Amino acid sequence: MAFSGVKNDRGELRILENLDELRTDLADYIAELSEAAVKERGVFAVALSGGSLIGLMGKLCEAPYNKTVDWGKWYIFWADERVVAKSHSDSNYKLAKDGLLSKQVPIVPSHVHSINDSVSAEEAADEYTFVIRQLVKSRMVSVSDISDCPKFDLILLGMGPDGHVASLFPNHAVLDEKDEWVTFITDSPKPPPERITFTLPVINSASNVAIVVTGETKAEAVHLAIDNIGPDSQSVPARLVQPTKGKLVWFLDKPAASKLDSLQFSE
Ligand SMILES: O=C(O)[C@H](O)[C@@H](O)[C@H](O)[C@H](O)COP(=O)(O)O
Repeated sequence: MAFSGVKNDRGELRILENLDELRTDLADYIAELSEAAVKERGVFAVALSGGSLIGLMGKLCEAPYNKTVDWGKWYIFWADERVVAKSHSDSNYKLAKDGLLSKQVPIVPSHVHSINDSVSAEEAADEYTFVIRQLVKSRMVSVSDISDCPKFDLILLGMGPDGHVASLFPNHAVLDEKDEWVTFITDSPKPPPERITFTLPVINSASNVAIVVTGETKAEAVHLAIDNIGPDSQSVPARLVQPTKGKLVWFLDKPAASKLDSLQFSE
């Protein structure tokens, strides 16, 4: 590992030497959180995103994790989803199904909670909220003790070069949504335009949030999201990820971390 365990008010930084190390560290981290949640609550409620994240989680389907992880106790959600058919190449559900869920891991199909792809974005967000509400009632998803928000055991996020996470884009009204758990947008700057997304209150109520970022094109956004650089950084959605009581961990490769102040000093 190039540099690790640095903790500031922006969370823990894990900067990995290369993608292979990042994949292993990410798989270890997820496996440990799954074990801890299953021990404590009997289940593991985890929310995924789209993009490169799913490929970077690939080691979970390999030995030893494919056998050691208690897959039957996983409840799977999406922190954001594109409102397209589940068979569409843009679907985050399809991405996770092809890259993860359909591999040799015994996930229970009824524990996989994807959106209704046959209704409008607004209806899909409302229905998804309802599904999560039922699972909060039965405590398959925990509840925050300081708000009425669901408390996911883990929310996994990627980040775009503009600093967006989930489908929370810079300067978008969606960043101000305080009342809904899941909301929708119809004007995403990254195609496709129609999406549903967890809101910041839900992301910040999670027990654990991981932001996984690789590649030099994201280095400036990583710098703005993590370093203390004043007002310029306030428009970066990833900077608004600040779990109230939970733990935030950044998984970065060296190119993504290359503009961080702390890395400049260490080399
Ligand atoms: O559905 C989506 O578009 C994603 O959930 C989105 O938030 C993604 O995680 C980032 O855009 C990073 O994507 P990359 O890792 O592919 O750059």
